Amino acid sequence: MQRTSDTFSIPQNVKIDSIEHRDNMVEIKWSDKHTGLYSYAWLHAHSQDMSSIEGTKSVPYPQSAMRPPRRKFTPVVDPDQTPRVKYDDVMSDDESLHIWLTHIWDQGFCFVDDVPVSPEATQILIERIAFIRNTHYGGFWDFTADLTFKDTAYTNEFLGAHTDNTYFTDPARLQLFHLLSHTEGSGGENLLVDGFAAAAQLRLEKPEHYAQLVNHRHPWHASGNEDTCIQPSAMAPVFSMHPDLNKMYQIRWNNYDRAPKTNWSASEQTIWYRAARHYNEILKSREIWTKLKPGSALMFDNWRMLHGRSQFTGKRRMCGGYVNNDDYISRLRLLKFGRKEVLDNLGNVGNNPQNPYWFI
Ligand SMILES: C[N+](C)(C)CCCC[C@H](N)C(=O)O
Ligand SMILES: O=C(O)CCC(=O)C(=O)O
Repeated sequence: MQRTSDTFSIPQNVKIDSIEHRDNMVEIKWSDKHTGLYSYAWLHAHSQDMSSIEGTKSVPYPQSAMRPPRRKFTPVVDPDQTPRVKYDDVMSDDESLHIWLTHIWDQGFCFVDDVPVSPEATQILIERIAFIRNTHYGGFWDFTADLTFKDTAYTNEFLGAHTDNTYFTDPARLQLFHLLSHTEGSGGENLLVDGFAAAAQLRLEKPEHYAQLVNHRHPWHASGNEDTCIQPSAMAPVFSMHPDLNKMYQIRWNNYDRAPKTNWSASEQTIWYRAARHYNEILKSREIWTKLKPGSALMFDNWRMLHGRSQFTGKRRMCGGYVNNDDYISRLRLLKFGRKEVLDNLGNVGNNPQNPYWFI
């Protein structure tokens, strides 16, 4: 039930070549030579009195789209400059834990080296931060390409840059991967890309495209397994702006799990997809690829960093887990400011790094 075609491989100016009515559905041959089958029921559910494609409704720019990004960050662009900490340090003292979390907050990710190559050691590493987020995939996961769940992650296929959990009202904030083994095959490299840095580039290149990805909210879903159809409580945009701090704080970007939106006109769709295609090109240009190794775990911010994987062959075993935003940020703020400072600033919405609340 996930979208498997790459939306952005379809040309922006794609047109209908032919329409053929069949039993309960319509077969459309498109100008880029792909064919679509659309049931009458689906078309009806997604139809509306489309305004003409000519003319475009102006989409109000959010003020923040016009300002330079508030939060200075230095995206890591060279795989050799990746932030790293040591397992024994993180496991033994809070200052090292604080350093690990600060790297993740500042740069979006951080490796942990010298991790014993076992699920058990990996699980307690994640639990140094907080309890593991349970989902319909379970809590701590130890997975291979065996379609335990009907999701592309449980295959050996290529996975384009995406954030996880776009279908949850509250997507997990942290995600850890630890490759336990990969034998009798090749491929399976991982990609990371700094979605905030890519968004800042989009805003500088074309603020109106940035505004599109802030203003339009989409339905997302996870429906692969028969007993599951998970959607967030409200549609959500690609770029979420913080209501108090007026800065981007969360990205939802997952072409597999974005569901078809119905409450917009044809012209709005055309403009949004042009913006999304622009962002997609920037993301591709900023991808960092690396082959994970047993013993080095990767923890990253799933609200900022997109991740993906190249196709692979052979037997590949990966373990890891999610951590909730609120539990991660609680740990980070308490380590950084101490309990008294945090409690003294619970309602402080001051936009400065001296304010614990600013660390979101
Ligand atoms: C649990 N584990 C990480 C192995 C896979 C989860 C699947 C993630 C899903 N495709 C999403 O994008 O949220
Ligand atoms: O298998 C991997 O390396 C990554 C899988 C993935 O992207 C995911 O689980 O969201």
